[in-house]
Amino acid sequence: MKAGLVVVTGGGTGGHLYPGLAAAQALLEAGLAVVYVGALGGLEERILPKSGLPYRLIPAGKLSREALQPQEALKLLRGLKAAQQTLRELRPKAVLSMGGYAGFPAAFVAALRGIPLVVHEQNAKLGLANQALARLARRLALATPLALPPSLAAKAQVVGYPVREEAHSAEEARARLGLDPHRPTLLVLGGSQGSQELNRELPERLYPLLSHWQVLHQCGPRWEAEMKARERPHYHIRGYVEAPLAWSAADLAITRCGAGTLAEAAFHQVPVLGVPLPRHLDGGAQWANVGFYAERGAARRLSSWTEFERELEALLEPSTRAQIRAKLKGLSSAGAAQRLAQAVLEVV
Ligand SMILES: CC(=O)N[C@H]1[C@@H](OP(=O)(O)OP(=O)(O)OC[C@H]2O[C@@H](n3ccc(=O)[nH]c3=O)[C@H](O)[C@@H]2O)O[C@H](CO)[C@@H](O)[C@@H]1O
Repeated sequence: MKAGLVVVTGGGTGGHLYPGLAAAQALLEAGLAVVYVGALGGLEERILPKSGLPYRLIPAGKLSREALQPQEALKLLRGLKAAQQTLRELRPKAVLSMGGYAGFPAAFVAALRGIPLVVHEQNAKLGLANQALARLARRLALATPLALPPSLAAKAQVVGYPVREEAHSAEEARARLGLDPHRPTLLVLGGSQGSQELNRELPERLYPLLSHWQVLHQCGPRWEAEMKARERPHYHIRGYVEAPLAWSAADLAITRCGAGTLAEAAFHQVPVLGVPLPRHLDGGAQWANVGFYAERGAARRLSSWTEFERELEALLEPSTRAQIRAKLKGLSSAGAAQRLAQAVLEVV
């Protein structure tokens, strides 16, 4: 007999979905039953059917700092209605929201119905949905320490970012990815959707490295066909990669600065040159994320492409990478999923 049912919600992009799946797994291991509630049209639509977890997909509107678009507002209303039906039917003991627009409807309805709500914030800055939900939540679980007003600080706890804790030897990972098992490997990771900026800037800048290195460049599924034309011997383009394999294969990475990407770099101890999204695009979350690591000597942040060659040269130096790896070791959030599951158990 299971100790009770917990709804885990959140998704839209990988940065919210994958830590949600890791948390769901830890809750199952702690003896709870889990149903995952994701958004129609989010990455979860593709990933949840393969996860083995019971799940529901409901509409979810994208929240915005500016005026809410009419079609998003409509989706938000439909999502709240669907969340109400789902929670009435499932009667969970608690709801764990991993944030993002996809998690908002079920989390908000849970709070209204008096179902204990735990909210996890992945970024080094409280997101828009979580700013509203944190006030209603019993617990606020954080990936990194945040400066918070006293009312929120009282229920906050740093648990870390639940990464997929799966590592392989570099040779095995490279072979499974179709790479040369023995070449040093530079990973380019654009995040869930790929990064147009990294796609535009990097191949030509990195070709000169190919005499010794190989590059695995994840460009985003939407750009795969056009980016394939820029492949060269030892420059491999992929729309989407198996992240645990890609990180295991890598000696160095150039990435967007989603919370998930940087937490994975810390887990796998891969030095990163971070190229954050411009501040206005995600409210500055990516600047804050890479700032957390860069201030501790555990990553480098690129502020302008004019600095790229100098930054890359520094990171190609094995001694620089060794220093960064030593700092990353202390920042790995291994065990975060279990700590988050424990926080949920405490409110059940
Ligand atoms: C545009 C935007 O709003 N981005 C946000 C989004 O980023 P986004 O979801 O893109 O980025 P993250 O780095 O947090 O997570 C991406 C996840 O998808 C995985 N992955 C990605 C590509 C791939 O080919 N294979 C793969 O498995 C990564 O390994 C990682 O686990 O959520 C993050 C976490 O809240 C935020 O920090 C970002 O600011």
